[in-house]
Amino acid sequence: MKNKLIAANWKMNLDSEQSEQLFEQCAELAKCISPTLVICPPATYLQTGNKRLANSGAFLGAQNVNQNRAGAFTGELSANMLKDCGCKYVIVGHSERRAQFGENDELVAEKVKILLDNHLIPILCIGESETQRHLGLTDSFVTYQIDSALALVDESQIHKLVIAYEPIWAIGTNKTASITHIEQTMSTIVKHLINKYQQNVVDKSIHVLYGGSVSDKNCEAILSLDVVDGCLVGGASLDFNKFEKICRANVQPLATAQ
Ligand SMILES: O=C(CO)COP(=O)(O)O
Repeated sequence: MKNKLIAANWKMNLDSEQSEQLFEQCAELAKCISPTLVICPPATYLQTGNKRLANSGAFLGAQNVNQNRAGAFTGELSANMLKDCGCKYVIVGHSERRAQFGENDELVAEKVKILLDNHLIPILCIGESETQRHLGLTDSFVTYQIDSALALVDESQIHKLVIAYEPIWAIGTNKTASITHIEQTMSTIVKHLINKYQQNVVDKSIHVLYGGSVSDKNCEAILSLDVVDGCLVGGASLDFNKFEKICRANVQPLATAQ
């Protein structure tokens, strides 16, 4: 098993006082737990996060990046700016951005490329809709999303990559995917990555996370799966008590489903 990675996606929540307090709590937590923590606040709190998380072992992540290096892109942030703020990770291709901001596969691929070019670690989000799941298209869709998002980068650039499998129907709904669904889909993802990049690259450089209504109640079962290298947590990451329980989950290997 790899060391687990727990990433918090605060989305567009909290004010400066609340975020400062949560950064401080996460910094203390990071000092005494084994999973790697990545905190992705709104962009306006990145600089505070950089100060508060310093020397704690927790990493800072952004929720988005522009695919261009620099220029006349009002309202946007470049990979270089995020690096300047102390970011190490950046979420890309989140289903909320794909659905609400028109981010298509080509754009996601450009964003992955600019991140890797700048030695930032993409947290690439993939996942099927409820309709796709009902039609039995989950596996083909998530593998297609991986291939298209990684189309512009070559293997030598994959020093570190995070893939977050977030079924769209499980995000913010309290409808967590079943353990069987998570295990089957994530096994497909891992096998696909091994075919694409070889086992040792996947073992060494790629974390595959689950996201979608992860809570203090379901985290142990999810994190106990061998194919799950960690979680991307939305709502529950805003409540420190819940987030702490997720980060301290008692992870016991589960019997593998056939
Ligand atoms: O979208 C998510 C994380 O990126 C998941 O959000 P929830 O944990 O609130 O379902």
